[in-house]
Amino acid sequence: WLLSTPQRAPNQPPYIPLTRLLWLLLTDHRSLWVKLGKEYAPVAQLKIPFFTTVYFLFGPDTSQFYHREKSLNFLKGIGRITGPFSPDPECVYNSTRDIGEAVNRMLVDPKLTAHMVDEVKKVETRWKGGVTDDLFGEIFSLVMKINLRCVYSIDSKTPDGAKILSLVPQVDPERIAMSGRAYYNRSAVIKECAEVFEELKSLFSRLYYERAASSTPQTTDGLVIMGNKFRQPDGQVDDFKLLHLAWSFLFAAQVNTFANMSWVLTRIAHDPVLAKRVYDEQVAIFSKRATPVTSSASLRDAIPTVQELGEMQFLDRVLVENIRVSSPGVSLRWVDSDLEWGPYTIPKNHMLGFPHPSMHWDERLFADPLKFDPDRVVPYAGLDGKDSAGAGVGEGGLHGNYNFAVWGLGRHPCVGARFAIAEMKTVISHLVRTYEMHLQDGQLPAVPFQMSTLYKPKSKVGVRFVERRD
Ligand code: HEM
Repeated sequence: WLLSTPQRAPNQPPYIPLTRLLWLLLTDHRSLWVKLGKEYAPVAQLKIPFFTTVYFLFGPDTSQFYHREKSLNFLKGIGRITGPFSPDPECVYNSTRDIGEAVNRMLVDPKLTAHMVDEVKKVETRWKGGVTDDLFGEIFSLVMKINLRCVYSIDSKTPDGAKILSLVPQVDPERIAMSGRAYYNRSAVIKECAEVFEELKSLFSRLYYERAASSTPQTTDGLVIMGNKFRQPDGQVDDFKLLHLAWSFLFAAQVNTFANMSWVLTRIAHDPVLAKRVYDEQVAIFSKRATPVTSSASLRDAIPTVQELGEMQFLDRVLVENIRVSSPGVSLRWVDSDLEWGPYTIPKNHMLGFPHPSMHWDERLFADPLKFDPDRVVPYAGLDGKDSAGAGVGEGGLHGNYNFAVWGLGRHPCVGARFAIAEMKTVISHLVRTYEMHLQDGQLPAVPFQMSTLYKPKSKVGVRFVERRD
């Protein structure tokens, strides 16, 4: 399996030699999944030494099956990678539905967008008339602050908020899984995580008890909503479960949102035509208000309503097209019982992966696939498996098009998509109405070699913010 193709039973899919994968990683990592898809679709297996065999299903032909199959276990798949570095290594508690419930409750809070804008304003005081030399770093901490404030009602400027902000990056599962230490010094990393989790656990529990007594059943305080789920008959909260849910939420809500928000701002700062289209849409939407908002000063101060966010349809297409181009993620699952796929049997207790680029960068669906084009039309494959003529990117419902998995599909779609869209639109809308943005070195940043679910630029991205004037 290292250098050549081993013998396999007729009902077993072909092997990808490990050397082939390594070669592509080193020489052409951006087209890795597209090339493997072309060579091995619909399914192939890869033996990863000291880990397990991973079966990869490639491209649009497998999307319906992969995303809807019951015996593909989402949590165990993710758990194999990040589990040891999570509060709950066995992943026995399925937090997904609870995250969805907590986060979608926030969307009805009429102050949600005002809180988000308030957090951006705190950050942008550092940019006025000036420059940030690390856009991605700034947006990482902005998204964390917004999520703490909007979901947990924790102000990052308080000592508790500051403590959480300093602890949480230390248990960022994506960063840990990408670091060499997680493999050659695993037990030390696990021990360090456990120490951080202890501190976080007592912090979250204390905050919960401080607030729970005076809260009402209608509360929109996410920490109280989460803690209330784990009240035991003696009135105590299971603080381990509260920690696991609070931690799962923070990372589910963080990694994709910050990276995509940063990439969209980078694109806007790079491309004046795109910037103008995004800005013109904002002007059109805000000038429809009963008291039209037209001057630069009033545009800067306007806080979008949730309805106005919904009207930002061009920005919507920009967001999803960016995810398609910039997120080379692989959806992971664990096989709970033997599976039949065409002539092949995939045995239980193995990992399955669906590399998104094998579909999102397939030239049959997306001409010139790495080109960022928010005006694209995508062939639409619905739940019935039938293709229709096509829909614009982002049209047809968040999780409706089986040729387009940017928000996940089928049994495990993204439960935070609406929240993420509200957050990205609110921040981008505010910044675009307030500033013209320019990339410091004028070039779209290069992306490094990496086996990550997200592309992060090779080096820091500097942006100049020039305040808009009438
Ligand atoms: C730009 C931002 C985001 C993107 C692109 C994104 C994308 C995705 C995708 C593609 C999946 C499916 C993964 C799979 O099939 O294996 C997913 C699942 C999930 N997302 Fe998101 N997500 C984003 C933001 C968020 C936010 C803000 C939250 C929480 C508030 C969240 C919570 C989740 C959860 C809990 C799941 C797992 C669903 C399950 O277990 O069935 N996501 N996301």
